[in-house]
Amino acid sequence: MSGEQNQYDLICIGGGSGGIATARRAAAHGARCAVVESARLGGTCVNVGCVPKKVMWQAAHAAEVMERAGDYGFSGVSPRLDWSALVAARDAYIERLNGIYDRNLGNSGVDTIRGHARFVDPHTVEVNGERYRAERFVIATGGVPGRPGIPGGDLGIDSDGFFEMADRPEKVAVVGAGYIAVELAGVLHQLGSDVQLVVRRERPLRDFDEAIQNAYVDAIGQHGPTLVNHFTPVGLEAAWGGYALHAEDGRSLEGLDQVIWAVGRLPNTDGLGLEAAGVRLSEQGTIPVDDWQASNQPHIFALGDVTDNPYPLTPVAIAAGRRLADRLWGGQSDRRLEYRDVPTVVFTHPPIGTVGLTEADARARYGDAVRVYQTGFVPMDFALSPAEAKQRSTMKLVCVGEEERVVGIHLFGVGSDEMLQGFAVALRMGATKQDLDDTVAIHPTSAEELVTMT
Ligand SMILES: Cc1cc2nc3c(=O)[nH]c(=O)nc-3n(C[C@H](O)[C@H](O)[C@H](O)COP(=O)(O)OP(=O)(O)OC[C@H]3O[C@@H](n4cnc5c(N)ncnc54)[C@H](O)[C@@H]3O)c2cc1C
Repeated sequence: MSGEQNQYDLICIGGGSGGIATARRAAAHGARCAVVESARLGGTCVNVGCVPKKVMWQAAHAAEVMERAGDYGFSGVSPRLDWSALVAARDAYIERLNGIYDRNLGNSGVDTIRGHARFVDPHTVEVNGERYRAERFVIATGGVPGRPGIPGGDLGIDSDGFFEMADRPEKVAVVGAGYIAVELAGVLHQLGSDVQLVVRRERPLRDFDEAIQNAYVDAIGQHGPTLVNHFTPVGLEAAWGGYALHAEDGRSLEGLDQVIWAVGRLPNTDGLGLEAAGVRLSEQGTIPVDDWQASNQPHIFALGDVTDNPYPLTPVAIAAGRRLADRLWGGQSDRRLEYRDVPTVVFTHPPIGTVGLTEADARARYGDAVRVYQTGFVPMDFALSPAEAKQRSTMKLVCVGEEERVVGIHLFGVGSDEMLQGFAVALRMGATKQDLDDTVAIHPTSAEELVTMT
């Protein structure tokens, strides 16, 4: 039976990045809200995504910096990684975050309902046999890792499994060409594993600007992990001495301790009862939404990774949710997220930062009106390193029109991760190349290259 207390203005299904942000903002505007979560609060980002990944990247980065200590005159720096200590500290940190998310929801006056939500009609969900009604719903159920449907596919693990690994694999194949694949491959390589990054085509990161693809491929060519390209997996088997991954063309990678699939993510709508709610799905299984995050049912909204959002990233889910709440309960009738010029970082070694159009996209849109500036250099981090250890940075500006408005910024190199945010503000505000040139440089940094390019 559902009583008064089970009646809400808004129920968010999914207590991850998007659901929590939406509910808390709506509650701040006075709405009576609940979040339903079937697993751990914080969703993918906090539990099996951005946060544990960044912790692992920090560990890998620390290893990288210690490698260079000798260049600065230090001796006796020969660290040994205690993988289980790292994993235990990381997991304890995440547990603390789970608690903080729980308290924040409570402090915001949002009810947390634990369990799997399933629509029973367009205004009612059932969780653990109890029914809850709401005037509006937000579906923010995120995504799950996909796997290739090949014989033996289940013998490998996915990114969720990566965070459960009790030991560091000695020899590992990471299969995939997207940002998650290159990040996991980079972390394991830097922490001492023998890593093969397996891609079906020529190279990974094919959605990124060509300059970034080239810089990344050159960098791993020099420092690892090993790129195995034109390799289409057709089977994985457990053989004596480790797993063997077989390709369509007859090649095999053998003696692997682990195979990690990072071959894309699937929208998570399992058991959500969308038919009962009358919510339509796309052929890809995502929930199509309009510019205002509404599904085909005007009172049921969706956001984040479960939609066909071109930027499946935490801050995008959060921004969409907060704007939606501002519009529906905060009286800001035009407020919505525009899905463009979203800055993003790939935590490789060194990292990639990118915002706006690639050169190819800009040329397709603006033709000859595009002008490109590009530079390559060795950052001062490697000033004292021997030639073979030096890592190069690459930076590219894509500009358009007589006024040379900056429409794309693409970075590869130490510090790109922290450098990009401010430049993304400038790009969004319509900065021109002249604006960058007129900004006095900060010396000596890598960032100064962005305001001194000719
Ligand atoms: C390995 C990895 C690394 C990543 N790194 C980054 C990064 O560095 N930066 C970045 O911005 N993004 C990163 N992402 C992406 C980011 O995690 C997602 O874009 C973000 O979490 C999406 O938020 P969401 O609200 O759509 O869904 P989620 O955060 O996935 O939350 C969905 C929640 O819904 C719950 N749920 C699902 N179905 C139901 C149901 N029926 N009832 C109740 N609860 C349900 C799930 O348990 C989950 O907790 C990474 C992702 C991965 C996998």
